[in-house]
Amino acid sequence: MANVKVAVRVRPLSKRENAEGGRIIVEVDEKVAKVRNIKVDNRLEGPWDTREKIVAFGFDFCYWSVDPEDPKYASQEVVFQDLGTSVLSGAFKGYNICLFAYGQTGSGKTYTMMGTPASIGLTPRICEGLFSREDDYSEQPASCRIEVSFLEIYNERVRDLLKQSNQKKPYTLRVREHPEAGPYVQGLSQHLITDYKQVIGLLEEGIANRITAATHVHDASSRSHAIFTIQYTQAILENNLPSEIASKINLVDLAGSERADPSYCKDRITEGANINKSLVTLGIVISTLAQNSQMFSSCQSINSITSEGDNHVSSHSPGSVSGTRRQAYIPYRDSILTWLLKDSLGGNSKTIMIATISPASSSYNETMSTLRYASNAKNIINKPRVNEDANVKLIRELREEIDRLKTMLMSFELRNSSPSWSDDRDGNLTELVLQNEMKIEQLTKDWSDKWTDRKVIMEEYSVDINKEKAGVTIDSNLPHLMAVNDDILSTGVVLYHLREGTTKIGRCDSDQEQDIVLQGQWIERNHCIIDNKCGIVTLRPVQGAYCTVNGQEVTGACRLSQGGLVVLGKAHKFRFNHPAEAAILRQRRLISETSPILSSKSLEWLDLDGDFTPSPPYIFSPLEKESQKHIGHEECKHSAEMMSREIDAVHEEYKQKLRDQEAFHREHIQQQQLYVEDLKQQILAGQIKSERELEYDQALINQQIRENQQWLIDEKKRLASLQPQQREFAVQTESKSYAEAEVQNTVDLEICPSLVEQNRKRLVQLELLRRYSLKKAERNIRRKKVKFQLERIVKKQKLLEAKKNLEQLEASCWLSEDNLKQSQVLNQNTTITSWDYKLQRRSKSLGSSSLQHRRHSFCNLYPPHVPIYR
Ligand SMILES: Nc1ncnc2c1ncn2[C@@H]1O[C@H](COP(=O)(O)OP(=O)(O)OP(=O)(O)O)[C@@H](O)[C@H]1O
Repeated sequence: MANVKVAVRVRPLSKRENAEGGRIIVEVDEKVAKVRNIKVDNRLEGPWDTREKIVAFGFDFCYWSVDPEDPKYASQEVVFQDLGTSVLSGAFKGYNICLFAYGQTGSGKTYTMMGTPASIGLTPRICEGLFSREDDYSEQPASCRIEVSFLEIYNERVRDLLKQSNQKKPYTLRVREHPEAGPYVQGLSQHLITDYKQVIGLLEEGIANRITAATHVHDASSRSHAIFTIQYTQAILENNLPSEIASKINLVDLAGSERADPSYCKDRITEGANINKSLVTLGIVISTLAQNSQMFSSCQSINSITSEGDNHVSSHSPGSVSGTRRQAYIPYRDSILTWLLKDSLGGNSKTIMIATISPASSSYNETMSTLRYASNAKNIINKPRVNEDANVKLIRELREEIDRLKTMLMSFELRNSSPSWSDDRDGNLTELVLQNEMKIEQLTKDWSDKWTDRKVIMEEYSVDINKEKAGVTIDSNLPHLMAVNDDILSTGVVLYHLREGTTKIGRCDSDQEQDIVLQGQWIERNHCIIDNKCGIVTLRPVQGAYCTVNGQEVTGACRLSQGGLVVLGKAHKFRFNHPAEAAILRQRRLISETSPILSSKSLEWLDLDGDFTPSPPYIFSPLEKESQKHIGHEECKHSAEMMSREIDAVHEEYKQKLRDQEAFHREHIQQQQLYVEDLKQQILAGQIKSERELEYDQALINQQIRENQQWLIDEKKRLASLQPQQREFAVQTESKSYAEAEVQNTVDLEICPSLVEQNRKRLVQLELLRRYSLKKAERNIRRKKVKFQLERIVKKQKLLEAKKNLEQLEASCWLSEDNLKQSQVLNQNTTITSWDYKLQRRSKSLGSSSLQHRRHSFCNLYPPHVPIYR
């Protein structure tokens, strides 16, 4: 519960007031504003006049801004330090805040709320505080988003001060009521701002659009109520859960409350009546709210007194007492102003009112009326609450409930003597605690999953929340469609990634699964297909489906280029973004300083089954078309010539690049040809050398074989001649043996046959040795043959590769020449990527490896750090 904070500010005497004598009747003493009662003051004092000479009003703040020399003087900074900082701290905590200035015409409302360039008022200072938040106001830094809107209510009609219609008659907006979010203005423009300068720009624009008129007190009196609304959303971590808190700050500069003067024209009378109507309604709302608040607080105090005396009464709710005196109806909807400020007045907002008054005696009546109004407002009690995320709030409430139940459990254990009753209760409570804990666990899991999913998406899309500037940058490396929504109430940003391959678009009741589901007028079940092949994106409408690209209806395959406006069906608008293409175009713009539109806004028509056909003449984007309407025929002609010259320049640059590329290729081909020749010579020489070596080895082996054979024959002959001699020797020794000793005989008999044996053995051994060396020699020859064959294979492979390279080089060189010729024919809309596509198609006949090579060599045209999409 919080009372509406009320401040009073007294402005300096105006020139007119000074001229009239400049009698000051207001005094400020700390938190009290005193007004001298001129009606009593002017008469002689007497016992019959009971009226107070001085009427005093107490407020939360009283500012004396009459004389800058006065030590009590309250400057704009002083007012901001009291009121502005409390608006900021409330917003940072997640409260809705409403600060409104109320007072007579020319009393200083606009000065206090907006200020002058030399003396900045509350609104710009509050905005500056939001941006330069050095976390004086909270312990935790947070990422935030700031959106503003600015409206005026004039003659009970709402106008957007930041979106003016071109028609003479200003259009008005409707006020509607959302069941949860409360009243809102349908179609009011919301502006995302990232720095203080932008706010100042918007404030200046809005103030300039405000309706003012000269009144008898003020030359530039604001005739309308102006509401500047700031939607401040913070992303925070609460209980380790990522969460958002949003607060709405309404800064209201009300119109001056002046009587409808019959001397004014009819319009002014109606205007005055309407201003009065809303201010009267505001007065009624404020006093009814004050009454209700007082009634509520008195009920509470009665309840607290009775509950002290009797415990049973404490069960009665305040409603039971107030049931006898029902809360008064609050006529919020009697005026647009009170309807829109419903939440700020007596709702869940923290409300601050600044009543501005003149110190002059001439404004006595208005000053008294303003101070009474302000006094009334002081009694309003609001119930401000933090606008926290619904899930986080639920988790917090459940945790509180668990704590409460656990305390109850403990107290039951301590208090109850009856075990059965206690067990029952304990059981129920334990179950409740368990249920709640499970709920928390589930909610935390759901919530965390949601955030994990978001994180995954954010990582994929490289979403970055810039903490310093409160801006959100969504960046994606893949080609994508970005939905462009006309509905002002639609706040989300939708990106559809176009991945490598096919993306199907159509209705949800289609027989095939759609990658992008669209509903609405003229959307077919199967509407269109978007192909992304190596970064080349083409849109193919299904027969009969309505698709346009950059305003032209598409019936066949159409290549999409960076920045193209794609409309599917009647109302689904998308902007096509190709980050890689955009990077190339940015680089080209940097290098050649040519207009990006030359290549970024073109339509490229492709006959996918046949040959590439050049693009139709340059197609203006809607923006350019619009600008063309406004410039004369001559200027149009001039700009067309300029454009044509720029196109020629781009072409010349492109042709030069192709020529350079061609020269490079030619040189490469020559080198490759020399290499092929060299390889061929090497292979031939190697072949001859190997054949000679083989022949020589073969001859050597044959010689060895022959020698071996000869040796064997000789050995056999020698052995044969040895056999008769051996037999003769054996007979002679046999006759001697009878005569000699037996022992001696046996020894000789052992020696004589062993000699023959030895010879035989030696012969066999030698033969084996010879055979072994022969086999070894044969093996050597075989090994050499294999080695030679392998070498020949390797060299042939090299030769083949070299020949292939040569072919590729020749083919790409042929393409370059071809491109050069084509580029001379094509005068418009030639983008590098279209050549790339052609290159890819032509290369199909040469196989994938050659394609890669040519893509690579072609990509050399791009600056080295530009990403190449494949
Ligand atoms: N505190 C102040 N210090 C100096 N000059 C002030 C102060 N308050 C108001 N003024 C001057 O008084 C004049 C009227 O002020 P302002 O336009 O703010 O009145 P207003 O209440 O917004 O009037 P209206 O309701 O008619 O728009 C301006 O010239 C303004 O500069």
